[in-house]
Amino acid sequence: MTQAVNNRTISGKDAAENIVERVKARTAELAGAGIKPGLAVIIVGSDPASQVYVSAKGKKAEECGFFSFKQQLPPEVAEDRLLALIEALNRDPAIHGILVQLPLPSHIDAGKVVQSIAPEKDVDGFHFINVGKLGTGETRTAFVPCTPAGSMILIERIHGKGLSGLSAVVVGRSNIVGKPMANLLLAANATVTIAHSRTSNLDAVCRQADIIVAAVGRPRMIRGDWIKQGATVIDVGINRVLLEGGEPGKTRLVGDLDFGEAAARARAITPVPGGVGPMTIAMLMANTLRAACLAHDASAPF
Ligand SMILES: NC(=O)C1=CN([C@@H]2O[C@H](COP(=O)(O)OP(=O)(O)OC[C@H]3O[C@@H](n4cnc5c(N)ncnc54)[C@H](OP(=O)(O)O)[C@@H]3O)[C@@H](O)[C@H]2O)C=CC1
Ligand SMILES: Nc1nc(=O)c2c([nH]1)NC[C@@H]1CN(c3ccc(C(=O)N[C@@H](CCC(=O)O)C(=O)O)cc3)C=[N+]21
Repeated sequence: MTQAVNNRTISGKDAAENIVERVKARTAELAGAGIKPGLAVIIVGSDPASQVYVSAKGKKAEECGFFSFKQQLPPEVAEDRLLALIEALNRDPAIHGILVQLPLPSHIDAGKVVQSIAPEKDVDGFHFINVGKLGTGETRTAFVPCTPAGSMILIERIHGKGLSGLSAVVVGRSNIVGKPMANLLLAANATVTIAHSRTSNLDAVCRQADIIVAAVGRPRMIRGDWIKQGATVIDVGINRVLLEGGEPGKTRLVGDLDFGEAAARARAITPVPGGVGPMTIAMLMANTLRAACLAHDASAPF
């Protein structure tokens, strides 16, 4: 990797470890008061990527000292069965955070499932109540979706708190990344543009950004020369591509940018893997800890 890449890479791994250490420390203190945060993760079907993420979440929860509950359901599970399981978890005092891994099979109404999670246990931050709180700046009690929350921490590592006078472009407008990301950037006083598949002259839009968050899911979609010299780049994209010149069929993960091209112009950039991904897991731990603290009227470090 070129020198520029080495000293401008924003390590999500390091930042995530820092968050997890603080979660562990607070969890240990809570244990003294007989409080044990509980995280329930439900996965339907056996999508390989989802399996990777769900096992990473369960392992990290145990590492933090949480009660970690995982429910693997068959792909043909009835929607009512899933809703009944969530209802039981909503009522279970040992569970403080509930996450239903997306995507869900098409016979299940994902919106209905996500909205059936009690807002105070919605550690994904997808419930209308939490989306509304984030949208209206009520961030004290809102659960913020993990990927945008983690991306914001990486941005703060470069720019500190407060982005007044900076222009930010979020490419992608999903409910789990793009839109909440834009809300967080706005709350930090950046001037925010949300780009998507209908945006004209996307390259020109990107070139005016001091901060770019790419959340599209298309490998190397954002070219290096779209990056303003000295911009901060957060690459949320996760794309599995064939390894060039590798063994046939061998794949690797890349983001939405060509890392080398972008890193040559960026002031700082997150790698894929090792950037936003670990932060997503760490912020899920932080949200679960906060849910447990809120449930027991205890102070939370985040
Ligand atoms: N690292 C992590 O922790 C996480 C990573 N991800 C990754 O982030 C990526 C985005 O996922 P997600 O947020 O669910 O997004 P979605 O797949 O739901 O949506 C993709 C977004 O990109 C936009 N888009 C598609 N093509 C273009 C284009 N040519 N130009 C501009 N915008 C375009 C779409 O626009 P439109 O709205 O008009 O269709 C849409 O808003 C994926 O690779 C996903 O794997 C997701 C979650 C967590
Ligand atoms: N209800 C719900 N909440 C989510 O937060 C959610 C979801 N569903 N569905 C899928 C996306 C995707 N997502 C990731 C989590 C961790 C990594 C991660 O740890 N990535 C590692 C690499 C992991 C690997 O080796 O594949 C990295 O980027 O370094 C990536 C992506 C959470 N998501």
